This record gives sequence, structure tokens and C-alpha cells, in this order.
Amino acid sequence: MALQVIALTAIAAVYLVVRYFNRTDIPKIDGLPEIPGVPIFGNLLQLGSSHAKVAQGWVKQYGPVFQVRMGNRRIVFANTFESVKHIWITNQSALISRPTLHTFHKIVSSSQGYTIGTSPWDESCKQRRKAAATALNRPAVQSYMPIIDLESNVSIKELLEDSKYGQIDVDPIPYFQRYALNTSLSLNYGIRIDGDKDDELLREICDVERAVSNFRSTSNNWQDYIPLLRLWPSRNNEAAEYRVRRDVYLTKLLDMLKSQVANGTDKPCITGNVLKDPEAKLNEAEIKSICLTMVSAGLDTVPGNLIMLIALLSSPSYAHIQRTAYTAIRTAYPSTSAWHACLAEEKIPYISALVKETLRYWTVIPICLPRVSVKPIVYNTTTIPAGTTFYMNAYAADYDATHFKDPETFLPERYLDVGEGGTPHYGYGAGSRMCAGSHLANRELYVAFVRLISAFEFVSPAEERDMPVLDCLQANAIPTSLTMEPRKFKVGIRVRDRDVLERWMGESEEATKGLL
Ligand code: HEM
Repeated sequence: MALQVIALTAIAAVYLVVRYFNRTDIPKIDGLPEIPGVPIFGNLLQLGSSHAKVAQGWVKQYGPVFQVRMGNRRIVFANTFESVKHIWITNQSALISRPTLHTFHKIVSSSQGYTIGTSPWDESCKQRRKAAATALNRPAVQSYMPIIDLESNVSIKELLEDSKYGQIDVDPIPYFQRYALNTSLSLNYGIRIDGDKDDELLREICDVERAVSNFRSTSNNWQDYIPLLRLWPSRNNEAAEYRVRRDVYLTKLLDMLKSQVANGTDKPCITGNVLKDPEAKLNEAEIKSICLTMVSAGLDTVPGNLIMLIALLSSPSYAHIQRTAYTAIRTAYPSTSAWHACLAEEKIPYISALVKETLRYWTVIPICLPRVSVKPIVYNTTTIPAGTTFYMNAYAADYDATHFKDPETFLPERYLDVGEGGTPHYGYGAGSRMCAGSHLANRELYVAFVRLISAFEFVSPAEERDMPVLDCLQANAIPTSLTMEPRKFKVGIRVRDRDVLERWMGESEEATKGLL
């Protein structure tokens, strides 16, 4: 009898423990397909290291929108162009918040606060987003073109010199990390890193931000979903180490700006304006959040797109894209130089289409940034309650064959003759919390594409092992990272006309010398 009681108690205890760890923040949503999973882990094991691909594969059986369990979180995944449009755009006022996740919010961000893109919606987030959106709107971005002139020129010049004018293959990644980072630093602090691509501060910021992006990932941090795993100290310690390293450069940059403001030697910049504005509604913590956003947002994303286009142009099977782009540039500017004109205007439709197709083809944030609903959302006949976490499978939506003809083919032409209306892709997300830096990013990409294609013909590297991987997901060196980090590769560059290029670079140097 005693044995039976012990056995029954043990079974009851196991049952209660499993039930306790199996509960989800939001109960099962009736009427929405649910992917069968296992206790405690839910669907985490099935999702593995490629959430975007696995979720895309489930569409056939479960439909475009389904619920998954990731540990104790219930998440609604949307995986097609139309379903994302309905939930993110039609219901944008309901889908305006962001979830908080243990590793990023409680450990990595405990000192500098959250970026705008990781902040739940409240009055402070609204003010910060408004400040960033104003500083990044179309007219403001146009006023930053001298910075883009300087940074693209510096990077192209160093790329050219390091390749010994095209004699040796080069890895383009660090040059364009500096392009994106220096642009953001100049806008935000009026400060740029003037060392070469191996500069210590540049490398430190790139390395730390890359690691932080991994801690932000929705697919890399099981401890965010399974609270028991938080007892394991090593992951927490690693995240805390990066927080300390991040604090060093963020504090240094802000202190430099503050002392320049005090001495009257500061350059016009976003944070300088806030610091000097007696009416500014932002407190110290909010200023830090904007700084953090500006340092990380462009660095995480712009280089991935830019570098992958270079990879594609260098591949023999895409030589026609390079030819068409070069011809389009020459046709638009037969006698004047596109090198300078691209700063003032965007009048080469093929290059604008190339930018869009690059953003679609390499959706550099494949699962976008997570959202939380603040009001119920109706999808078909199902009401999804407020407080639910939503993941946009932007990769699957951007490769949705019911919306894009031949989605696996890189085809800039798909964006010619379609006008400006509608969302061209979900590379920038969508709706109320869509990327606030999209105008800036578009201009950074457009100028870089025009200048690189005008200056060089890209060719395959001499060594087979240096060849790039082009597939959107396989090209990612860390598949579980939040943002794409291209695998290392090299390219060969052939200078189209050295004299002309040197003249352009000299003219840009002259025009931007006041910014150094
Ligand atoms: C190619 C470059 C870029 C890509 C692909 C990109 C992509 C994204 C995506 C997917 C989101 C989430 C949107 C959503 O939830 O719907 C986002 C948010 C954001 N991005 Fe970008 N981004 C890029 C460049 C930039 C730049 C250069 C800046 C500013 C310097 C920036 C600032 C922001 C901000 C502030 C948010 C947060 C918006 C919010 O939560 O309200 N981004 N970005």
C-alpha cells in the first residue's frame, strides 16, 4: 500500500511539474492551426537552427498562419506575403508593441537600456521613435549626403588600394561595415572613426554588435523560452561580458560628444541637437537608447545587403546583372558623372530596382523583429487575443511564390514599371514599427551600388575556396543570429577606367575635406 502511495505521489508530482513547465503565456488559440510539439520544449527542437526555413515548410500542411509553442511562449507565425500584409499592415495599430526577452532585455541591456526596435510600446518608446523618425526622414537624409559621399569614397579608395588596383582578391566585408558604422556615428555623434578597416575601435564595435545580435536572436536563446535553462550560468555570463564591452564604447562616444558640446567644438548631429535643446523631452536614458539604436541598427543590416550584392555581381552566372546595371548608369548619365549625381538624385530606375531586389532576395532579418499585439486581431474567423507574440517569417513572405514570380531568381526587373505603391518586400518589416531608417538605408545602398558598379567590374576570386555562397539563408555565417552575417568570401575587382575613377575620388575628397 505504502509503495502504491509513493508511486501515485511520484506520478502526480511529475504530472504537475510537466504541466507547470508546459504552460504558455497565452493559452492555446482556438481556431488557429497548432504545430504538434513535445512537452517543455514545444516546437523548439523541430525549429532547430533554421526557424525561417522550417516554418516555411509547415505552410503546405498548416496554412499561412499557425501557432507554435517555444518553451512557455505561444507564438503566432505568419509566413506568406498576404497574411503578413493583413496582420502587420491592416492591423498595424493593434500590432505595435515588442516582447521582452530574458537574455537581451534582462542581461545585455541592463545598463544602456533597450534600442527603439526592442522596446515595448509606451510613451517613452513613442518619443524616442518620433525623435529617430524625424532625424531619419527624407529631407533629413538628403542633408546627410556629404557624409555618405565621404564614407563611400573612403571605403572604395581603400578597397582599391588593398587590392593593388585589382591585382589581388579582397574580402569586401570590413570596408562596408565601416561605411555603415561611420555613417551612423557621424549622424548620431558627429564623430567618425578615421582609422583604416582594421581600426581597433571599429573592430571592437563590429564584433560586439555582432555578438549582441546573437543574444537578440529569436532562435538562438532557448533560455528565453525555457526559464529552467536560466539557472545555467555560462550563457548569462557571456551576455554580461558583451554588455560590459558595449558600455565602454558607448560611454566613450557619448562623453566625447558631451565634452565637444561643452567646448563648442561639436559637429551638427542628432544627439548633439538633443543635448543642446532646452525643450528636449528626452531624458539621459532615452538619449542612450537612441545612441544605441543608431550604432547598432545600420551596422547589423546595411553591410549584409551591400556585401551580398557584390558577391552576386562577381558570380559568372550573374554577369548579365552587372552589365545591365552598368549600361543603365551610362544611359542615365551619358556625359555627366553618376558618381556625383547619385548623391543629389535617384534617377536610375534599374539601380533603384536593384536595391529593392537585394533587400528582398537577402532578407537580412529573416524572422523580422518580434511584435506583441495590444488589441485583439482577427485572422480569418479566429480572434487572436491582445498580448500575443507574433513572428513575421519575412524570409518566407519574400519568397512567397503566390506573390513573387520565380522568387528564387534574382530579378531586379520585377520592380521596374510597378510604381511606388504597396510594400515591395518585407526586408524593412511593415506597419507601425517598420524600420525607421529605411530612407537612409536606401540612400546608402543606392549610392554604394552606383559608385561600385561605375568604378569596377567584379569578377570571381582566383581560388575556389574564396567563392561566395549566394543563397539567402545558407549565406549566413551564423544561421541562428537575428541578422544575417555573410560568410567570408573574396572578390576580384577590375578597374573600369583608372584615370576617371581617380578624378572622381579626388573630387569627392575635396568636397568632403571639411568633414574630416
Ligand atoms: C538595409 C538596411 C536595413 C534593414 C534591412 C533594416 C530592417 C529593419 C527591420 C526588419 C526592422 C523591424 C521592422 C518591423 O518590426 O516591422 C527595423 C527596425 C528599425 N530600424 Fe532598420 N533596417 C535597416 C537599416 C536601418 C538604419 C540605417 C537605421 C538607422 C540608423 C535603422 C533604424 C531602425 C529603427 C529605429 C527600427 C525600430 C523601429 C521600431 O521598433 O519602431 N534601420 N529595421
